[in-house]
Amino acid sequence: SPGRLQDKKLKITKFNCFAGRVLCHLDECGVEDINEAVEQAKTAFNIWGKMSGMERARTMIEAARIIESRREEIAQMEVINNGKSITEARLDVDSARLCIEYFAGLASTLSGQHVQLPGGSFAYTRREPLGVCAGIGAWNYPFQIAAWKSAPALACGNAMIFKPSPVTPVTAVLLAEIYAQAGVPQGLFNVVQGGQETGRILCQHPDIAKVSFTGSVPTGKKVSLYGIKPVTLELGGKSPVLIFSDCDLENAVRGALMANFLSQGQVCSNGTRVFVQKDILPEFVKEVVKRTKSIEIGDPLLETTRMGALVSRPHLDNVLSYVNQAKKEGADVLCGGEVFLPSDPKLKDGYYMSPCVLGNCTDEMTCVKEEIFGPVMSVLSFETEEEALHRANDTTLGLAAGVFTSDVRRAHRVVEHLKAGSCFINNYNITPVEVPFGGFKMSGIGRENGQVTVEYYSQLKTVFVEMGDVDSLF
Ligand SMILES: NC(=O)c1ccc[n+]([C@@H]2O[C@H](COP(=O)([O-])OP(=O)(O)OC[C@H]3O[C@@H](n4cnc5c(N)ncnc54)[C@H](O)[C@@H]3O)[C@@H](O)[C@H]2O)c1
Ligand SMILES: O=CCc1c[nH]c2ccc(O)cc12
Repeated sequence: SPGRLQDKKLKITKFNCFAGRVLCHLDECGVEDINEAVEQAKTAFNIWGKMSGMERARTMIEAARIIESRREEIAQMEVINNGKSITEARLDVDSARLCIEYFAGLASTLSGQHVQLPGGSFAYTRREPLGVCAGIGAWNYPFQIAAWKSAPALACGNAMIFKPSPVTPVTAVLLAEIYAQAGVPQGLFNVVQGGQETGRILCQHPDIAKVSFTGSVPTGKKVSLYGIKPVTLELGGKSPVLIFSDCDLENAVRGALMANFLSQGQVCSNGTRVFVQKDILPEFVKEVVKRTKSIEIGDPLLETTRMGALVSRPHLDNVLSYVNQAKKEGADVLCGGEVFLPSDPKLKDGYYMSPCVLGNCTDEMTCVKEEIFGPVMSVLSFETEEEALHRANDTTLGLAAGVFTSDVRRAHRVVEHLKAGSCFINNYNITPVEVPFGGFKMSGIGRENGQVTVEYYSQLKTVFVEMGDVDSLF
């Protein structure tokens, strides 16, 4: 209500990433707003959770249809929200829609098991929803993350309160609008705005049954300590790509670019440690640098643009400081790594930088150890498979990894030894919604997408049915 909004002290200022101007102001949600959202979600859950999977699927398919019909509008909004190119934003909207369609398809398959016991007695299991779930999003895939979390949650019969990153607060609201238009009960999917305090209040609310979090490792650690409730954690990475001399070099170069420069390099699964076998290193570097230099940077709303703006000024400054640090530690800046000024004067205050390839990197360098989350590829050289595997796994993170080779036996052998949740052979950074995505080690707990996600958004109830008499010991 307007009265309550006036009482708010904390405000979020949202900037347009590609022009650097203030886009809007938002009030941070506090305890009262979250209590209200939880109450609404509980009421909605009482209706939605009792519906059959087929009934839920019908509404979700309608939401997917609306997304498709509003694809361009959502994509354009995402460009303004996040700074990524319109081409990529459209793919994000498609991924969100596909995810909702996929989990709508699974909704009617949720089932339990029947177990025969002695004397005609039996037990059965019921897969039940958890209740009201919290979704907390990062800023790199704002609309897509909201869909990747809400689709399995809703398919399993839950309600969800979603908090987008305050850096990209806009498009999750469109998703809420779309679910409402599709006919979900009021408050089944609600959005609360705010930063870490709002996130904490939401996660710690006693009526929040589960938290699904996407973000950094430090925040993920805090979220895991909020209470005894199930958590899904989709955290950061520092993923390796192993390029063997027997690979198709053209594909390996394409893969390395996909592994580093999607979404201005702000992708959790990015393969930022590119290990190249020594004998093909000069050829690989030459080609990768040539292609990187030709990436079209600038107005993300133009069809020809391949790299838009980073998400914020502080983040851009942080990424640039990593490049400077790399130089100090002895890496060669083979291209990019500088502020980029688009020719259009309207864009002069946007957060652009030229994509960067760092050569002559070693395992001890900061750029090789820490997640930069920007368009910075570190190239390292290796000699043997054993050595490459050892160095690739020498990290506390384990989100993704890639291998480029034409030797099928090597490919599977290497993948077997890579300690990462998502491994790619001769490709990188594809995320079909039918397959699970998530990390090993400190990169996370649980999975998003694929059938297994049903287990993270439901609970199993076992029911024992006695057909005889109680066999009492007393
Ligand atoms: N594994 C994945 O699927 C995946 C996907 C995207 C991004 N990421 C990771 O996310 C990071 C970048 O995103 P970011 O900068 O938005 O991360 P972040 O951890 O700073 O913030 C993520 C979300 O958590 C909220 N938050 C902050 N403090 C909180 C608290 N104490 N309690 C509850 N919520 C809190 C933020 O407001 C935001 O919505 C990178 O490390 C990246 O690798 C991972
Ligand atoms: O960061 C979010 C999940 C993700 C990881 N890698 C990719 C690649 C392409 C996407 O659309 C999303 C993601």
